[in-house]
Amino acid sequence: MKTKIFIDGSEGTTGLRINERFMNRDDIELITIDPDLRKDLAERKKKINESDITFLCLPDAAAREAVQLVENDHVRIIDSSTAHRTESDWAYGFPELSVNHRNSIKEGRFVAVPGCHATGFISLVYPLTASDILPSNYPISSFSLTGYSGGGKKMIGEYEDANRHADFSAPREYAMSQQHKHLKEMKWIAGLDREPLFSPIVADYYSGMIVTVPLYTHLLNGKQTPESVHTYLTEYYANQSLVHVMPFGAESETNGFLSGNHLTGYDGLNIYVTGNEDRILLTSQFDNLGKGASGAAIQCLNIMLGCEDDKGLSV
Ligand SMILES: NC(=O)C1=CN([C@@H]2O[C@H](COP(=O)(O)OP(=O)(O)OC[C@H]3O[C@@H](n4cnc5c(N)ncnc54)[C@H](OP(=O)(O)O)[C@@H]3O)[C@@H](O)[C@H]2O)C=CC1
Ligand SMILES: CC(=O)N[C@@H](CCC(=O)OP(=O)(O)O)C(=O)O
Repeated sequence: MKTKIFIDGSEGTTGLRINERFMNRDDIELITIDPDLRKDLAERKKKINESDITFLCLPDAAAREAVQLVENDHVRIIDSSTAHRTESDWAYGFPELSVNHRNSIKEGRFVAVPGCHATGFISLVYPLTASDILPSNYPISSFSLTGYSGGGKKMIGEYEDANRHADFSAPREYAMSQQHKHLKEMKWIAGLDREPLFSPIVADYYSGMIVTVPLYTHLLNGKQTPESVHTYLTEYYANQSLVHVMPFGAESETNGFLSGNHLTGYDGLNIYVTGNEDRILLTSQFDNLGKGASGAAIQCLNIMLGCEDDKGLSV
């Protein structure tokens, strides 16, 4: 029997990409909504309750509202918004972090998809705090470079406006007040004592991102080098189809440059470990619309349905 899927917010950036990823699947029956009624509360309620699984690809407030519309006990929710990521009765949709994360997605009724910057940060930090290589009180910082589709339809419109301001042609730093919406999940999921100093930068390309966490080796537990951390992360993520630790020194293949758009269109995430005996840089490279949003949402669906993680995904 096919799984009935409804995408609430199917006309948005994340919703459209989830739709695309279902094109060649015969185990899914998509429930559609009349475009004129896609914001009509009664119609959305009807569609959500007809579904086995509903994806929420909505702004936070609309995602919270949608959860209140669920009446049938069999309906399961995968929410791509920030609304429920740090709620204890929601599974955090990052299965590679631990067996517990994977099981809570598999059995979960309510699953929150990680934020894009948070995905990059947590992929690097969680394994290190889990093993105590990184003390929970480390004064951690991170910077992140993202394509403009991370800002959804509104930001895409601003970047693609023929009359845009010249500022849009250069990378732009933002969230400098240290109140970015992903800070809470970064701290909570990664098991840190405090929120990171976080500096995101949005640039003039459609999608893809790199998130970097710099570390001083003398503040880590044990004698750590880029090689030892690389070996540890490689073993941590061994056999994962969507998270890959790149061979040590792999950045030399692109002359020491890592490009923000390298994994555009893909749903996997690559990790690089670089640096020297004093300072290590951990970098994750992925697509904000892939492992950073729709790819991760579909991976969660696959796990909930008992399929391979990467079914229908581009890796
Ligand atoms: N883009 C990205 O890289 C990522 C996005 N996310 C999160 O995913 C969610 C969706 O983001 P994204 O796809 O980028 O956003 P978009 O702005 O591209 O799309 C949101 C969609 O929701 C629709 N919508 C708004 N309010 C309602 C409502 N009350 N009822 C039904 N539909 C509504 C919008 O309608 P309309 O078309 O009329 O505007 C739009 O089609 C957000 O919470 C976002 O933060 C998560 C990770 C990454
Ligand atoms: C370029 C840009 O603006 N990006 C967004 C992140 C997109 C995202 O991941 O949003 P969710 O929290 O809903 O998952 C931002 O930094 O706020």
